[in-house]
Amino acid sequence: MQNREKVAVLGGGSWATALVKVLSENKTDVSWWLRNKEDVRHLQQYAHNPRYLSGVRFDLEYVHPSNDIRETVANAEWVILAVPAAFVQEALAALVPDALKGKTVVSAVKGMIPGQNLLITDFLEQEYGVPADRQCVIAGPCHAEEVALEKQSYLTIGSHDLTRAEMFCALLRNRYVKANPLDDIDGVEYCAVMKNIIALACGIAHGLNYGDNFQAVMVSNSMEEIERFLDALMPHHRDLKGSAYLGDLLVTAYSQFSRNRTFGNMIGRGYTVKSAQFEMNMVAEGYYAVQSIYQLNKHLKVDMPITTAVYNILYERISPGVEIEILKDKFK
Ligand SMILES: NC(=O)c1ccc[n+]([C@@H]2O[C@H](COP(=O)([O-])OP(=O)(O)OC[C@H]3O[C@@H](n4cnc5c(N)ncnc54)[C@H](O)[C@@H]3O)[C@@H](O)[C@H]2O)c1
Ligand SMILES: O=P(O)(O)OC[C@H](O)CO
Repeated sequence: MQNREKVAVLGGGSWATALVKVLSENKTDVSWWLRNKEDVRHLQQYAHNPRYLSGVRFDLEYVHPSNDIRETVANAEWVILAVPAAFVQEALAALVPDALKGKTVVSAVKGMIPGQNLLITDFLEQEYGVPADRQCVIAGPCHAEEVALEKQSYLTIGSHDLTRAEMFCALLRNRYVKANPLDDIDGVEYCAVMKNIIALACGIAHGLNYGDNFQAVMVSNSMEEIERFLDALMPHHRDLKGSAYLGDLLVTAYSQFSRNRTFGNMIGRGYTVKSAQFEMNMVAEGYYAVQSIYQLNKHLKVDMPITTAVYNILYERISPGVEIEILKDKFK
């Protein structure tokens, strides 16, 4: 017990559940905060999450579910944040400003703080004083559902401190998960936000009965859109063909498990935003992300036709058919 690494995982959704599986199977001591008391009781009694990936069984010698976020975080050396971006502020509200002092904080979130349009790492530095070199982000094309099924998966751990990133990779690596460090933490974080918008656009087109030919052109145009935005915001020598960038975009744009594509598909088929959100038990980050990226781009003025189209559909109530028709003429 004494030599075990101590990790806190915050969040009760699919990704938190998959990460707790990987960490605890590696015999890491995991304190797990879930906001729902009933879910905590269920986990303590039956050793599985009743709401998400409920087929995954946990060894309660290593997994300690709790409803108390302060207690969960208190003894941990590593704190993993796996709550959808829109609920991060609410989730962390019970923590005092220096609760994360001296800990390494790892964001598993692929979204931005709505309204403030902040990356999660910037928010953690601003609100909780977590210095940039004590932060990591989990990136890469990795669906929780496939981790639960132990399908071969790849993660990229972004950090300014590559030694720290490598230490975190070591906590994750197993028979079916490979993990590699990368120093472009801001680049992978932004790319993870933007790929959700593109997946939403792919879903919308699919819902409107566009086919694979159109989607392939949408995805290739979107890589150029992402590159233009990243180059304008923070030029860095990065290889966007890497799995943390292009790979993550592809899995989200094409997978049956994608929340963002599913949400977009419903919008394309005529659902309202409210009814699509109501039908999904999961959160499509792209809905919030598109507003943040659109607002940030008001200053940057980068040519971003796909982001603009998704924003117009979701926030300006312009018909999906009209917006995709406009995109059709812009694509090459
Ligand atoms: N699911 C994946 O495969 C995956 C992979 C990589 C990264 N991520 C990222 O992980 C983060 C968490 O997503 P997820 O997929 O685990 O979520 P999910 O869609 O599986 O579940 C929704 C989560 O949102 C929480 N939630 C819903 N309403 C809430 C509210 N009002 N207040 C607080 N919490 C609320 C639920 O408790 C649950 O934890 C997201 O940023 C996502 O982009 C997910
Ligand atoms: O594909 P989505 O929309 O479910 O998002 C989940 C993850 O970001 C995939 O890496």
